[in-house]
Amino acid sequence: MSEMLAFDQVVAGYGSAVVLHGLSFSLAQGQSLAVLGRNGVGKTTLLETLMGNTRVMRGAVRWCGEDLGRWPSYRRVRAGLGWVPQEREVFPSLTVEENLTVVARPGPWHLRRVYEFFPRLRERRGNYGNQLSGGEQQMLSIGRALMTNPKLLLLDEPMEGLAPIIVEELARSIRRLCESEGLPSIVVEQHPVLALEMTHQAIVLERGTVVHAGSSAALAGNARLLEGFLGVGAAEAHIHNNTGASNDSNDLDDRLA
Ligand SMILES: Nc1ncnc2c1ncn2[C@@H]1O[C@H](COP(=O)(O)OP(=O)(O)OP(=O)(O)O)[C@@H](O)[C@H]1O
Repeated sequence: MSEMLAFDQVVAGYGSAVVLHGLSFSLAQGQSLAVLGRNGVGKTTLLETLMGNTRVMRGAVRWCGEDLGRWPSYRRVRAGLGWVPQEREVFPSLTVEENLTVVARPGPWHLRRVYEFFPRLRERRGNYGNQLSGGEQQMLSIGRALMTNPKLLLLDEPMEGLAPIIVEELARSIRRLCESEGLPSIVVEQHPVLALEMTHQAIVLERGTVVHAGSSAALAGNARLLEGFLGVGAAEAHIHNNTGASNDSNDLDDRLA
C-alpha cells in the first residue's frame, strides 16, 4: 500500500518549547490511525503540526508524497486535510446551514450528502451554533470538515464531554466514514478502547516520541501493553462495554435534545 502520510524525525513545538522530539510514523492510503498516550505527551501537537500551527525545527511531514514544509493552514485544507478541532469551533452566530456552506469546497461532499449522513443536522438547519447540544456541535464540526472535501479527517478528542450513547453513535459514524465512504481519520482520543475500535493502526506517544506502533486490533487485544502504556485496565473495558452500544434511535434523540 502506498504512503498517505509520514512524519519523519519531526522535532516541533511552540516558540522555543519542544514538544515533539523526533517523532516518526507513516500511514498507508485509506488507513485510519489512533493516536494514544497519557496527558500532555503531544497528541494534539501532532495534529497541530500537521495543520501547520507549530514551529517545526527539524524533520519532515510528507502528505501524499509532498513535503508540507511551511505550507500555510489554508493550503493544507485545500490539499485534503480536514481539521475537526478539540474545541469544535462552531460559529455561534451562524445557523447550522451557514456553518456548513461558509467553508464549502467543490467535491463529492455537499450539503445534501452531509445532511444524509447526519440527518440531525438537517433537522437543526435553521438553529444557530450556540443553540446546539454538545453532540450536535460535534456532528456540525465533522460536517463542516466534510464540506471542505477532505482526504483525511483529523479528529481531536471528538468524544470529549459527550454522553455515552452519543459517543457510540459518533464512533459508528466515524467508522462508517472510513469503511463505507472511503474517508479515513486520525483520531486523538482519551478513550483508547473506543479509538482502537474505530481505526486500523495505532501509535502510542510518550514525551513527544512514538513508543509503540502497530495494528489497532493487536493493541486492543493486548491488555499488558494497554496497561503499561496507558494505564488502561479491565475497568475501562468494562465501562466501555456498558456504554450502551444501543441502536435505539429514540434513546439517542432524547439524549441529543
Ligand atoms: N500553544 C502552546 N504553547 C506552549 N505550549 C503548549 C501549547 N499547547 C500545548 N503546549 C504544551 O505542549 C505539551 C503537549 O501538549 P498536547 O496538547 O500536545 O498534549 P496531549 O497529548 O494532546 O495532551 P492532552 O490529552 O492533555 O490534550 C504540554 O506540555 C502542553 O502544555
